Amino acid sequence: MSDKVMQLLVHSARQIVQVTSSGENFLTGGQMKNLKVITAKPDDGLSVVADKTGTIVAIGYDSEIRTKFRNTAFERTVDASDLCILPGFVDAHTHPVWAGDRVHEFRMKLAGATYMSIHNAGGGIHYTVEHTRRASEDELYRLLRDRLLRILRSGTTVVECKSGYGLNVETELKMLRVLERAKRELSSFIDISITFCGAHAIPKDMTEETATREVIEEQLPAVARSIRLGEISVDNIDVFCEKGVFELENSKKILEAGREMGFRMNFHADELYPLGSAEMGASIKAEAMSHLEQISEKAIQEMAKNHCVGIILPTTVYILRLEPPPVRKMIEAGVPIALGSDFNPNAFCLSMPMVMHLACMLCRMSLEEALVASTLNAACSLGLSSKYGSIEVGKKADLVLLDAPTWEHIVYQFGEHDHLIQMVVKNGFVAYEKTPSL
Ligand SMILES: N=CN[C@@H](CCC(=O)O)C(=O)O
Ligand SMILES: [Zn+2]
Repeated sequence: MSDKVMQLLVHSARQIVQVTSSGENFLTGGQMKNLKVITAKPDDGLSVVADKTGTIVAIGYDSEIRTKFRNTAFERTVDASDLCILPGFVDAHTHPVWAGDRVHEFRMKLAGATYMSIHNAGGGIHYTVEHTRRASEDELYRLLRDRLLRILRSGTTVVECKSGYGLNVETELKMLRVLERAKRELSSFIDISITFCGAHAIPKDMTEETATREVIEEQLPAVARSIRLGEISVDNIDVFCEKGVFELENSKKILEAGREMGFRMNFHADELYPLGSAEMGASIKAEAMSHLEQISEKAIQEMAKNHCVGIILPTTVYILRLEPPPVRKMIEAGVPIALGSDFNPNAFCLSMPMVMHLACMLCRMSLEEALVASTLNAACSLGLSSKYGSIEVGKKADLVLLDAPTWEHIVYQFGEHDHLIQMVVKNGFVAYEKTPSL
């Protein structure tokens, strides 16, 4: 007779990469190298137990767990012999709701066009806006669902998702409703942090001033109404703060209007031109900023002081052949660094293992730093690190089971995540299980 029922027992693993075991919400500087990893003994593997709410209640050697839970029944038992267990990855920056690909622009960039020359000629974000405005809500949902399930299969269990291909009330709300539907219908696969990014570009027929007014006076009130009606939920506000797009003063106004509605400020800063976006973001105590290729020394110090998370997007550095952001300097200064895939029609990458590899190669991050940035610190950028981002008692059981001798293989074997990832557990339930291949 068992006196208790638990949801999940995963046993016999080779390694458990906890990331941290002391409850920090984020790691900085030298702490990012001190990854907490438990390794099995020759005759004793490792286990994780989750209760019926999907919360981790025990982590340890199989022998200890067997004794402790001898009178407990498990709804699901997973034999993780020869596997390593990592926390589910957290992708801190994506644009996953859109119709129409931009493969033709990839060709143009290979021939020498720049991101901004395409954007200013009416392509780039504008091209995607045209297609997204025309797409039905169901079509956008179908596209999003497929992308999110592919994101899950590459090990991500929490993802930040932006609107921003509407640039008007109607289509921004359509995108937010599509995201809300995914948040509700796919919650047993992936958690979504929703970002309103109505200020992603200046619509073709507007000036920066009129576009700013439209975001503050029309889009944000419409978002507020829709939230009140229970149709959508929004966690973060974003602006593409860039020379020739929304510049400092208007970005600040939009971010502050979002803050008044209770959103976290999490925006695109200093990507292509050293505008001083990150200094501005630090001055208004933004929670997180992305890109930062052109960040100033002063902003690095200010971000470190505020514990503002710097979200690095190596796929964009790669695809646009940008000078990488000064990540080593930022880590040394104490900025909490996170990683995101930046999945969008310009940077078509859904996989955090690929992102970690690129972060190591292009931004000179270590393996440990890349993993911390893709788990705990990415969760922190979304205000979610008390629940996600590490394997600790009290956190949600979001786990990636890897068929590899050690965890580092998920970064080292570039593009092999489909082969390596055997299972993804979301909130204590098996959300993805690899089927045996030939
Ligand atoms: N830089 C602005 N936004 C996106 C790109 C969006 C797009 O090109 O569609 C980014 O983060 O890279
Ligand atoms: Zn982006």
